[in-house]
Amino acid sequence: MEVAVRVVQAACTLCQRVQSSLLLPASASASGSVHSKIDRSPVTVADWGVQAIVSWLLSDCFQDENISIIAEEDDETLSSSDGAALLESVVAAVNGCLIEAPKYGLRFPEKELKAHDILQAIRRCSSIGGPKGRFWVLDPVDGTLGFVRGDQYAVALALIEDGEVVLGVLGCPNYPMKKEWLNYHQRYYRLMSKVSPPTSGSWHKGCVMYAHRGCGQAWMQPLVHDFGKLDWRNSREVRVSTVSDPISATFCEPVEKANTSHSFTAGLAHSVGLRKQPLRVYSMVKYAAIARGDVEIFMKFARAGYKEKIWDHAAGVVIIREAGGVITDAGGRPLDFSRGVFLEGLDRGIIACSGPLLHHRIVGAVDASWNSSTL
Ligand SMILES: Nc1ncnc2c1ncn2[C@@H]1O[C@H](COP(=O)(O)OS(=O)(=O)O)[C@@H](OP(=O)(O)O)[C@H]1O
Ligand SMILES: [Mg+2]
Ligand SMILES: [Mg+2]
Ligand SMILES: [Mg+2]
Repeated sequence: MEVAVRVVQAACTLCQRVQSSLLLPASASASGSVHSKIDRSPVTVADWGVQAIVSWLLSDCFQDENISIIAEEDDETLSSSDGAALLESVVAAVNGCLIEAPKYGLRFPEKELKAHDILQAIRRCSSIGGPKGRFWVLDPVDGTLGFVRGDQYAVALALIEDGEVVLGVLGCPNYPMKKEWLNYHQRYYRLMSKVSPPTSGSWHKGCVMYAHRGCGQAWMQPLVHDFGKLDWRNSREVRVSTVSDPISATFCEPVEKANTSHSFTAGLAHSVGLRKQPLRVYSMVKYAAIARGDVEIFMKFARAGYKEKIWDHAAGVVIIREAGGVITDAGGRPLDFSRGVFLEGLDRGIIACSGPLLHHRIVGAVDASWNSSTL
């Protein structure tokens, strides 16, 4: 757990730097560019950079070159003949970040990593998962769309043992320690206003949340800022909301209507008596928001045929559970992390709630309205 938190803290620094360079007007540098994958989803230097840095640091910390990791990205584009400039940007981003490893309590490499070390670290994340053994699961940048838009995203690292998620760490660089500062952040980034931060230090911007299965506790610490150092005394416990009346509850969901049915969730919300506007947030920050008690419900109903991947959920699931929440598929069954890269057998959608009462109502409402929906 300790290693995973340190590694995610370091990876978040890399993301913050790449995101700043992306947001510079007319950024022409390769590190500030957005690329498109075969499924037309975006990928950036940060996605590859984080995958390389996490893979390198984990094998360094555990002195194991064959450590098992499943992660989202591959090295195909970077290894291709026209990927050289991009690869150079990834190498620079990773080395620029590894130099600061000691401030997270980690060791930096004896020599700067070369292109070939980076490719190897990315390629190493090709475990296939399954029901037995131990493997790490990484989404280097979850919510890449939010990331390139200067909005919310998460670095998500989990450990799976015999098909169960045993630990999860969620780095949320733009999710402030206090909910009230969220508006401030969005104003600051969306409008690039020149107002100064609400407080000094790192507490106004970014946090890392983490939990270990069976502890019944989940934790949050501020992101280590430019001149800071990781200090465990800054960690504090988080807990789900105590609200169980739908009238006072808020639900959150994906931003993109391609990723969920907003009309179906609006119908569900109406039928269970939710009155508040949904909070639409990119990435697993939605899971962080439930665990921390900022919202009470998360719902996602992807289009038929879309198979959810384990790295989009593993870290968030264990954090929500240990913080006191309930998360299942729409049939009320736990998500199954034991069947490879995909959450095979997922029934219709995902429902996470701060407690069993709300969860029971939403699951019931899905059953009542499913057949008349167009999903
Ligand atoms: N078609 C479709 N349907 C459902 N889900 C999809 C789909 N395509 C992609 N994805 C995955 O969604 C991840 C982002 O999910 P979110 O729930 O955070 O959505 S959103 O960004 O707020 O719209 C996103 O994760 P990242 O690729 O890490 O950003 C994808 O893995
Ligand atoms: Mg993702
Ligand atoms: Mg991703
Ligand atoms: Mg992606």
